Amino acid sequence: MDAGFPEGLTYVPEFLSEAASKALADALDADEWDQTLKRRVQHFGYRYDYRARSVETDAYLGPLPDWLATVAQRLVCEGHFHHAPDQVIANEYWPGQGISAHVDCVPCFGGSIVSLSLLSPCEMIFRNPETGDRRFVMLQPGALLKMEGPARYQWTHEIPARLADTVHGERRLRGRRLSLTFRNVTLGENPT
Ligand SMILES: O=C(O)CCC(=O)C(=O)O
Ligand SMILES: [Fe+2]
Repeated sequence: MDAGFPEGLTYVPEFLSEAASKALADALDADEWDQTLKRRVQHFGYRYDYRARSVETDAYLGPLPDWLATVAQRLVCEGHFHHAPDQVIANEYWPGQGISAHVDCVPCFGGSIVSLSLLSPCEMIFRNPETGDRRFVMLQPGALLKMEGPARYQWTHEIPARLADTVHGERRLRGRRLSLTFRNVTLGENPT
């Protein structure tokens, strides 16, 4: 793992080919986006309640569609999860949109969280609230980011709401980015 990443953070560039990324983006765009948040989202498997910060048993939406179940299975085969993830949130970020600093709901989800990036790069910032440390990770299209251990439980993560990111002193305008975040709903147990 790259030195300088928070402990428990894994970054796998080019986890998805361009063709696979495009197929996933097309599948998402063929579905209906939920417009109730600042950024558009889609929930699969279980609905996550942002206000209550919980997943209720009656939030079950049904099994993941085949095109996500295939990815979920691959994540198990490649050792990122012990049990196939059963919940996926798709997020859409237009330039200027982000997600504020948070730790993914601890009682709702297991210890491994995987985010796949599609279409356009952006920077994610990790902060350790105890030490004040910050770490910057450029999320490239097709990349996999796994958070577990301290990266999942101790560090917060966020995407600054910006029009551009500065990479090695160079300003890069953002484009539309989609992400797919895979999790296991725990509902009392603790699978990863
Ligand atoms: O867009 C991403 O890669 C991360 C999204 C995220 O942090 C979340 O849905 O909790
Ligand atoms: Fe998150």
